[in-house]
Amino acid sequence: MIHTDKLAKTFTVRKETVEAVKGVDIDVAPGELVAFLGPNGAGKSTTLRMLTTLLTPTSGTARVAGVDVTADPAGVRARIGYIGQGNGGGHSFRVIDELVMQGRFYGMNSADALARARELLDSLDLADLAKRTVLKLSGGQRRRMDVALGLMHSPRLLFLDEPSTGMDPQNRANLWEHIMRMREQHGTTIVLTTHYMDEADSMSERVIIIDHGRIIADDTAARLKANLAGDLLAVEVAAASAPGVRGLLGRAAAGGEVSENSYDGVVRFRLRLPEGARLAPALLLEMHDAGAPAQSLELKPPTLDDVFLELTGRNLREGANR
Ligand SMILES: Nc1ncnc2c1ncn2[C@@H]1O[C@H](COP(=O)(O)OP(=O)(O)OP(=O)(O)O)[C@@H](O)[C@H]1O
Repeated sequence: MIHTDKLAKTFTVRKETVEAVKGVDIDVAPGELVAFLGPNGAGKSTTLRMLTTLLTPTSGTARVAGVDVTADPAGVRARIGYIGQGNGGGHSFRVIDELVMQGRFYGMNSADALARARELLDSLDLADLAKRTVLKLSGGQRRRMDVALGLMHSPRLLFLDEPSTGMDPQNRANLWEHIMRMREQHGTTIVLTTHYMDEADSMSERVIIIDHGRIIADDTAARLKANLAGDLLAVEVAAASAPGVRGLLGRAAAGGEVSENSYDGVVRFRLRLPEGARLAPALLLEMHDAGAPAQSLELKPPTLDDVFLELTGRNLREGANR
């Protein structure tokens, strides 16, 4: 559905060159749900804007829905849906009219456009608001209407640029429920950008992590976490037992760092334990046998933020690039 070869975009702003996207190779198969994850300024939107023909690549190639973005941008646009960031002000049109206009813009006749608009309003829980003017919608409702607009011409491929930025958690969950339902009903391929790691983690089948204009990881969230981070283990022992477990924990960390701090006669060790849930019981037993029983244990599965930290040395939330 998408194939890019060394796709790159360079901006020149007042004689200064910004290499926003530095030659990315992306493949997305039909029906996939892929998230581009990265900190602010990583190049996610620029990549998406090239794929949706809003920006011309500086170099490299991209085929989207079987069409080359440079050779036939109109052909690409006819085949995709695009929901950009934010919403460009309100409109005084009614919701239903806005949708029908969008359908007409894509060459549908009025009857088909109206039928499609009604269908989408139903499945996006907006039917009651069909006659309300767009200006009067809440932020969450407006975002759902944006999704409906992007789906009017039944694209096989939908791009969403930060679909839930600025929404409260309830509205985000609600929007996602609708997007997932759309996907189930229509088999739409979805590519989105987000800087919410939990969103990339829980919603996408595949996560492409972008940093400084490059792809630094591309896999399922589960595999990225399993391969790179390991579970975070915190284990406490009595201070007197600490010397007896240092070596043991060092071996368990398999070369990773073991940090420790002490308080009130207790030493708290922290380490990354690959396959923590599976290995922690044996580790506890070993500690016990070594005469240094654990007083408490905490095991946290890794997040995509841990993956990003491990890959870049920076935190995803604090890791803005520029
Ligand atoms: N039109 C432009 N002119 C000049 N520089 C630009 C332009 N658009 C983007 N950039 C720069 O390119 C880099 C990548 O920006 P981009 O918007 O793609 O990042 P992003 O990962 O989508 O970030 P965010 O999460 O904040 O949207 C940034 O340094 C940005 O300032």
